[in-house]
Amino acid sequence: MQTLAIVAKRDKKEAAALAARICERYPHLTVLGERYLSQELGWPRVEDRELAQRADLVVVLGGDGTLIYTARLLAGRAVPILGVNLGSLGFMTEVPVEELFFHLDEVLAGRFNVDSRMKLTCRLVREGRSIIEEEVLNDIVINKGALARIADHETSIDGVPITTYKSDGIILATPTGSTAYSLSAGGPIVHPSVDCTILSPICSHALTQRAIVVPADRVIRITLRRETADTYLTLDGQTGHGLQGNDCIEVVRSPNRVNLIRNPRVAYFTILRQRLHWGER
Ligand SMILES: NC(=O)c1ccc[n+]([C@@H]2O[C@H](COP(=O)([O-])OP(=O)(O)OC[C@H]3O[C@@H](n4cnc5c(N)ncnc54)[C@H](O)[C@@H]3O)[C@@H](O)[C@H]2O)c1
Ligand SMILES: Nc1ncnc2c1ncn2[C@@H]1O[C@H](COP(=O)(O)OP(=O)(O)OP(=O)(O)O)[C@@H](O)[C@H]1O
Repeated sequence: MQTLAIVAKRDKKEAAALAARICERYPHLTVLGERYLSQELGWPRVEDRELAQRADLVVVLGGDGTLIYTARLLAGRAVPILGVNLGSLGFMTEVPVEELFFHLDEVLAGRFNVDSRMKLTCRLVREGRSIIEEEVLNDIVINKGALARIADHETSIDGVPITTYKSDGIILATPTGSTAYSLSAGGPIVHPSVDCTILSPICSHALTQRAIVVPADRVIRITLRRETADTYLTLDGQTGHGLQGNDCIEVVRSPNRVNLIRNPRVAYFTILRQRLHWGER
């Protein structure tokens, strides 16, 4: 590995200080900082696209939001990502900050395994034209504003009508995102090695309309059937778009994946137990 890129949580001095220590410790490596970090440390400015093309390894110093931001920044490139937790929950940033150099030494020596996480591609189709196409690691959320009326979400899978959810919204989550918003909406926890899409209605008016789990290769389409002002599409909690009546949200598995470097000291279920406060053992 020649080129290491670092993405640090914005406005977190501790993250920038750690990035500077990483750079000092590995003088034989080319270290690139994401835009915010370059500004903070006075490093040469590197455009996102260049960083994504050149990086052999990315170290994320932050929380889940910073890791999601990094996955988007890398676009289609499956560069291994080492997530170091400087966030509040840090579900996906598995490495505790005090163990950073132990794990980084191991990774640079080639001793590591990755979890290959699936992503979803979301298209917003308006009047027959795809006007937005983005990939998500966590989830696609269709949601209404505080005063908007309950919305009708006409849903089909591979062209077969499923139902029209009368609800506050719908979440389409990856297995990675199953422990985020979808879990709060009553969705199942899905192990990240299972490729599937989880469809979780938010506060559905019909009690039998529960979350469903669909094979990842199916095409899910949700069409907003009632003229609804104040309805939004939010992708990974990072980007938002206003929706109109008859807009169609089309969701399918992305050909790209995200490679998260595993912390060999903790199993997935240990992280679940700790982060979700399920008790000691
Ligand atoms: N009511 C809710 O639970 C709710 C509401 C809005 C958004 N969200 C989630 O926030 C995500 C964006 O995260 P953020 O950190 O940028 O925003 P944020 O700072 O608003 O954090 C939301 C919380 O979700 C946690 N989180 C994020 N991804 C997770 C995952 N895969 N598994 C377990 N926990 C996870 C974060 O650590 C944080 O505690 C969205 O993708 C969405 O799933 C949750
Ligand atoms: N370098 C960055 N560039 C752009 N946005 C960033 C950057 N770092 C963090 N963010 C954004 O800042 C927000 C907060 O970061 P993050 O979620 O990592 O911290 P946290 O909320 O403390 O941690 P957690 O999500 O684990 O609770 C996220 O929405 C993330 O997208």
